Amino acid sequence: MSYSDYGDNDPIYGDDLADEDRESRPRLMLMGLRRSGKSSIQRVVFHKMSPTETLFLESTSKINKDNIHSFIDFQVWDFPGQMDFFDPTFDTTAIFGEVGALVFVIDSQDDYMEALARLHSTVVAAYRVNPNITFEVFIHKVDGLSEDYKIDTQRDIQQTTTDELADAGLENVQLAFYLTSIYDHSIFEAFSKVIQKLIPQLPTLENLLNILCANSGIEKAFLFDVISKIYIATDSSPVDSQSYEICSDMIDVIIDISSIYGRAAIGAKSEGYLEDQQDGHDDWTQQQDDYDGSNGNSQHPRQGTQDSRPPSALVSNSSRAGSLNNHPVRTSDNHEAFSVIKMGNGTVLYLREVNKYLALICLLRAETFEKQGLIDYNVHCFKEAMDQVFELKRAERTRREMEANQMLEQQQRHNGMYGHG
Ligand SMILES: Nc1nc2c(ncn2[C@@H]2O[C@H](COP(=O)(O)OP(=O)(O)OP(=O)(O)O)[C@@H](O)[C@H]2O)c(=O)[nH]1
Repeated sequence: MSYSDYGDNDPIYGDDLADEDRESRPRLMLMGLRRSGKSSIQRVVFHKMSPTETLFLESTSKINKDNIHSFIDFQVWDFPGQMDFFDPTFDTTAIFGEVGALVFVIDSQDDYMEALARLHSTVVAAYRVNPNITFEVFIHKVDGLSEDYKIDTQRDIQQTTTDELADAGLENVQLAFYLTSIYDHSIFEAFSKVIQKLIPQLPTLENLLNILCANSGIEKAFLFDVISKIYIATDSSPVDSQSYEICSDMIDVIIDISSIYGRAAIGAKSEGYLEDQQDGHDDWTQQQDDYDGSNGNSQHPRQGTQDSRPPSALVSNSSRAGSLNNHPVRTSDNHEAFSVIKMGNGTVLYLREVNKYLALICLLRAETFEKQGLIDYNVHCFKEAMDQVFELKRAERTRREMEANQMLEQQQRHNGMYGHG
């Protein structure tokens, strides 16, 4: 996944929208009151900013447009909190007309009554223009709340919002609610679910993952966007947060190992975690959490560096990594990422690169992994099927572009004839 610079210079409204922004790529909007955490979410998820660094973010004064280039290209628009939809210069048709998902962020640590009123007016305005928008409500900053209070807050927000929308005659509007925080995996998990709704090939991908799991004895499989750690699809067995977290942590382990052995070892040592890993800790996930910043103390050496190297570049180095606590990390002949981590509790984590952006990560029992040949073969078939899915998409796009060009040429010829007449 690579990211464009922010579109700070883009004009904000209506007819001035840049041509590029009018493209049919899905658009995802981040809205909410000031200081609710919109820019922090965008920076942490898509730019690898450390959560603690967001403390120094300045207030957004105009729409930030962020082009995300990945397995699907989409745009994230970060709105200033003070934006007023009732301002006559706010062109709701242009803004909401092409939106795929609207993410509304509510600061759960603050009094949220004003935020709920704003959510209501936003949904009403957006739904009127575009009934196909999916509304996603992030009940954010829940790291500061106790477990009980989290549940109560969610119930209260959900109830009030749906009641008010029903009173306004909009009982059919679909809203999804998520408890999120930038200090743990919850924001990545929530974003995964939001992005999945924008992927037209999702049912096909899920189906392929189901077939893979059923035929290989895999307990859970995730298809991850490696850089953002968003999972774009999983098989249809229920997702438990722990499985997601452990797979997401595996990406960090592999990238870190690659980084260490790709750089001078002295550099890695000075960051103090090469030695930790070699001490033979069994509970490696805990270590990952620690320097992932999940507990609020982000020490992750990669975070904040806006590291957007393609995963394939990382992985060819990992063959030099040898083993991590006797877990092999190796690459195949064609330099695709491949890693297996066996954990003390009899679970095996299996990672394989699918393409430039995506990696497949599976959780399975050690007994099942004895048939590794079968699993490798099935994963190979899965990758081929994936290629076909995305190849079809590419072919469709090329066909549409050709048709558009032909129409343009015809129109020009037509205009030319009138000109001569
Ligand atoms: N505790 C906690 N603080 C958060 C979280 N997310 C963001 N923050 C903090 O909230 C403050 C405001 O964040 P911003 O991202 O600037 O908020 P914004 O919604 O973009 O604000 P505007 O640009 O004014 O609209 C920052 O100090 C962040 O560090 C979170 O999950 N938990």
